[in-house]
Amino acid sequence: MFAPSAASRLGHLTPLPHSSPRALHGVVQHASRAELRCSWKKTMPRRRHQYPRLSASAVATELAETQEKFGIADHVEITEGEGGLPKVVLRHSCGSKAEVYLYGAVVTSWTQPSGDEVLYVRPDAKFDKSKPISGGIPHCFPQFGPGPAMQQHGFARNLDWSISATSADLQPDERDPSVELTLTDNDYTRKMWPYAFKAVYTVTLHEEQLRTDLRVINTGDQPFDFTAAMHTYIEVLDIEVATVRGLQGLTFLNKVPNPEEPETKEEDREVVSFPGPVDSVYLKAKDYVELDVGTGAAVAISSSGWEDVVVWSPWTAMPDCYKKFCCVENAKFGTPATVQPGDSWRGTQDFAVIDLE
Ligand SMILES: O=P(O)(O)OC[C@H]1O[C@@H](O)[C@H](O)[C@@H](O)[C@@H]1O
Repeated sequence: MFAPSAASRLGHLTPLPHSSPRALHGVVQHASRAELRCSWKKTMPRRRHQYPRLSASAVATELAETQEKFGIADHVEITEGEGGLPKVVLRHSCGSKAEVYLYGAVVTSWTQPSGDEVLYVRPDAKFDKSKPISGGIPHCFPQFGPGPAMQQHGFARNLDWSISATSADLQPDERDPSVELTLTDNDYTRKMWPYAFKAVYTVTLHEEQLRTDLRVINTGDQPFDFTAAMHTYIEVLDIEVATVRGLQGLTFLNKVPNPEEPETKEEDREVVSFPGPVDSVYLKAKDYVELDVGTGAAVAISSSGWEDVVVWSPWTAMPDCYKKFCCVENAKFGTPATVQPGDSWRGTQDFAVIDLE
């Protein structure tokens, strides 16, 4: 849990860098196609995804090779995370840090220079690939569910992504560590969603800020539609004092009474609180919302591309942890994204901790 950092100010919210690693001037590491085929990414054409089991020494060797290829001294480290899963650790010289698991391309941790954590990982989170990692910033793609043909929030959060590039800006004191992860269609994904695609996800630390940039490229010859969200779990002091600003005047779908048939409502509150379970999809939202976490600080979320905002608290349906988090999720749901062959869709987020006092 964090208190406001003197260095965190709204004024620090600057335009996102171009996501291509070529545009991130500095140390850039690229994988060849062959190298992208790392063994923890191998898939089998089954409904429930299966992974080959590697011995501990094989995992250690792979990690060492990946670190050798993509690691950048002091800024980008590829190492073993919980459950032996590979993770990328980004370190900014200002002291901020982020951790990203290749399984699901989930950012599980983002800490301020003080060491305070901003994100939240649920106590029931599993790091054994039996289910998506419950917490941090999971992907919902190609479906923000529920919906037909696939698991509730799509397959992207329970597949291994590959590292395609890492970088750190050349300015010696201001290096912005960054990792680019890639997911492409395979037999498993095409059984649920019969399209050829490439998803490219870049996570960058810019001083104390965390940036995410998702591009979905249609690599096939048929147009496709998808819905998606960045299902961000944020730690709060207590859900009963947490509030969200920036939603007033919007139409929203209230999923609490019946998720299958949400009721359409207008948001008249300037400040949305959590007096009970909340599961709302705000349509055509603005590109900025703030979550007051109850400590005198807020998490400011700026976005582009994403059109909707989901606010979710399970309340006592998760008795062990509901008080400690809520989800504020940038989403593309009300109007699905349509991508023509050769085209792409892009959504960015920029998170900062701001002082409310
Ligand atoms: O899959 P998870 O992480 O448990 O989250 C499920 C929740 O995800 C939210 O995004 C939805 O709005 C909720 O309706 C849903 O229950």
